[in-house]
Amino acid sequence: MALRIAIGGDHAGFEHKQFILKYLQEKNYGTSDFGPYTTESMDYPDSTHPLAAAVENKEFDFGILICGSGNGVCMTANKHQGIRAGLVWNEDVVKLIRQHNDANIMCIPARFVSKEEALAFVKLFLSTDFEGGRHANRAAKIPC
Ligand SMILES: O=C(CO)[C@H](O)[C@H](O)[C@H](O)COP(=O)(O)O
Repeated sequence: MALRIAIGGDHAGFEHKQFILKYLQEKNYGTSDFGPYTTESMDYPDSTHPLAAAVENKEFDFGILICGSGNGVCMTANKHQGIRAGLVWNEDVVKLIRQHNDANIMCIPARFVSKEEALAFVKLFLSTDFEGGRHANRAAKIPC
């Protein structure tokens, strides 16, 4: 069964989101777009909380969030107990948030990476497995 991917962010990430969403749809992933749907200025928690709740409830396998620096959406998503959201800026970090942190949401800084770089991050994120072992104990201790 195809992975189910939730995608969202804010106005700063809109163009990147559309670019990534087109790829995911072409590859027949199960996708849901949590917005925004235009470049009009909006508040990232308004899309991020519903997306994070849906990932937490297992309606989706993974989430992708995109704002200007990646930090606003990341801080918001990580308020949800079942979410491990990681901010990424290069491919090594993308691999590590899956291998070591079992991240279920990746946060992309649209104002600091190109659309092409962001898409490469998405491909890597979706194809990298959690290593488990010592990292499983650590990940289990994150919720407070
Ligand atoms: O929340 C953020 C910073 O941590 C995001 O990068 C936002 O996209 C950014 O703050 C939006 O800024 P704008 O000046 O309102 O476009």
